Amino acid sequence: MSIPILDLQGALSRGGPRSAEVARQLRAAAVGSGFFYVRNHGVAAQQVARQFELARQLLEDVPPGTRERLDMKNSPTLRGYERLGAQTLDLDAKPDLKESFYCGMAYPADHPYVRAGYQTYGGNQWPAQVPQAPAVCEAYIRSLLALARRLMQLLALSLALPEDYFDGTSESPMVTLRMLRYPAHPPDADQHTFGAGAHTDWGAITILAQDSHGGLEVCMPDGTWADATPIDGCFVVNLGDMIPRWTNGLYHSNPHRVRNRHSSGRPRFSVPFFYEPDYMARIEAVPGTVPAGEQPRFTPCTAGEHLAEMYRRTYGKPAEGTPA
Ligand SMILES: O=C(O)CCC(=O)C(=O)O
Ligand SMILES: [Fe+2]
Repeated sequence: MSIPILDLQGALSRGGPRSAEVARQLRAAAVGSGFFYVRNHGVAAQQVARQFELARQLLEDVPPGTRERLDMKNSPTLRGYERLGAQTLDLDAKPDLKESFYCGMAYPADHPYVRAGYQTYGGNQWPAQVPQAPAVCEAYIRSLLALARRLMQLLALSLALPEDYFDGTSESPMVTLRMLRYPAHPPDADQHTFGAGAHTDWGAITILAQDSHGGLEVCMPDGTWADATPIDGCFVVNLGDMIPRWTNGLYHSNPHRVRNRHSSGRPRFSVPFFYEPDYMARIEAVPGTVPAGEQPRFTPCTAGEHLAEMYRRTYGKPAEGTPA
């Protein structure tokens, strides 16, 4: 059992000649582990390399004291620096051996969702030492958002829905870009120690760029853990928990975890891009996914409600502006 590679050549634009074929491959991956690689995804290698260089600057060159002043805990949108051990993704394991820098789309202050104080809508925190950071991240987010929206169209096709079925849920999306640094895994680590403990992602689609060291492990449908080995020029894509909600459990958001064990003592960097739909998008079983005579498996909710609940579980922090 392995993680399939989807070649997006000819399927990147609406109505592209290979769209139906890729949608079939996407469906096979989605009913399996919910993980697949994409190649020929339209994002330039140079742009990905620039993002890794920025991750290194933010997490290695910026002095620790400056990083700590930008702690995400001080940000109403939970953006900024996350120190080593701040998150425990698997509550049965030890705190994660990773540090990261979070940012998101910079919506203008007069955007109705910013004014309402909805979770994730608002500004970023940046260190003055890296003046190019906002523009580099903004450009990367723009490229990855286009890819995520296209993947949502292919996902719609894979469910025998019109290609534009989900387009209306993406007007003001919740987008989080995370730059991660994992120190080398301690040689004497016990089985409760991880760079990132086993977890599922919360949103709709995660598009991950990883460096060449490897270390990401995916829980396959038979319960075994498979290495998501880095493949040059490919992103790893995985479905988050909103997709099972949208498909009545037909498509899967499988657990994954990270251990930086193969880097000869060097840190591992990765850059996941989390795409979530509009805060007000309704997440409920799409047509054709609830068998006749059965009730939907999940209670319908908005994307904002779903995400706020997930933040609360991992950081214990009530989400700002979340409707009660
Ligand atoms: O670093 C990785 O390869 C995966 C990170 C991840 O799973 C996450 O941030 O949700
Ligand atoms: Fe993840």
